[in-house]
Amino acid sequence: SLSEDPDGYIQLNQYKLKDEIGKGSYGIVKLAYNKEDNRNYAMKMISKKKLMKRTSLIRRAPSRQQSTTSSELNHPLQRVYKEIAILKKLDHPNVVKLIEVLDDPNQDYLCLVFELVEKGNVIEIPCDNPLSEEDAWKYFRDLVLGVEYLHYQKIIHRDIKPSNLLLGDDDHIKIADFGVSNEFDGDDALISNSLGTPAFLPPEAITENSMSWLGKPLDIWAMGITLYAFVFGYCPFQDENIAALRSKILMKNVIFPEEIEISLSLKDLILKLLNKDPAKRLTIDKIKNHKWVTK
Ligand SMILES: COc1ccc(C(=O)/C=C\Nc2cc(OC)c(C(=O)O)cc2Cl)cc1
Repeated sequence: SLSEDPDGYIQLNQYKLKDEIGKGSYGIVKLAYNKEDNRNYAMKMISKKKLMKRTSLIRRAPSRQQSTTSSELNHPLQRVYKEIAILKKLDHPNVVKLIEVLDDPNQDYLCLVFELVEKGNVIEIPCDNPLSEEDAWKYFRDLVLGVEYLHYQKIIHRDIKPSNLLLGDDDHIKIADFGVSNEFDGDDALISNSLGTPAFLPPEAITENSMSWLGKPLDIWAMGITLYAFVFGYCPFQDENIAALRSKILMKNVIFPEEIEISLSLKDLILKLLNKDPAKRLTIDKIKNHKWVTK
């Protein structure tokens, strides 16, 4: 039930809505104070109206591979309900925890209540005060455990990047935003549509040659871009022109700026995560045994 409390705060059931702490294509995230347990939560508020408008504008031609009828994922709200179903299955220290969903059919907003990860985004990219190698090591290890858990649960995240990694008071990272994630059967997902953030997409996902590509190497590549951004404060391939960006991802070698010194073992790891051939790219098991990760 929506109401206003005496000091003018919007009240949604037992939650008192405070400041906006996040914003994205999905909607906004507000700090929410739960009067029943006196704890703060993160409430992600998704506007159904905005969702309907956004998706209808970019209605995709139904791809031949899979018949995405409105009952599956074409209908915009289906995508969100899919995200909720995935979130409900997940329970890991390095993945955000969905507490409850407030979905009042008469309200425009669909609200996802998450455990609050107190410090928010681990780092803003681009930035001129990147993480130390020590901090990057701490947070990358959490990212590896989180992604290992997701892949074990047969989920490809598809949008691994620093702004989807939240830092808690316990100095640990949690992976957030399953808005474009996919579930799969068998050993890996077969992906044939380009979602996610362009600067974090691997060559196989942007070249015209392949009709479909695997999901796990896609997340591993994005982990490599994320690790590079942790220590340098910007992405290895970037260009505001999308065609130029694609060409850099496909053709350019990773270069390490001289200004910021990083260890040889870290350079080795980044280069092996950003191998342009998905078949040669590191797997989660190989990452867990890499000398920089285990040092
Ligand atoms: C300064 O202090 C701050 C403390 C917490 C935050 C914060 O939480 C921000 C976003 N949060 C989220 C976003 C999500 O998607 C986009 C999802 C999801 O859908 O999985 C879950 C969460 Cl929690 C921000 C600032």
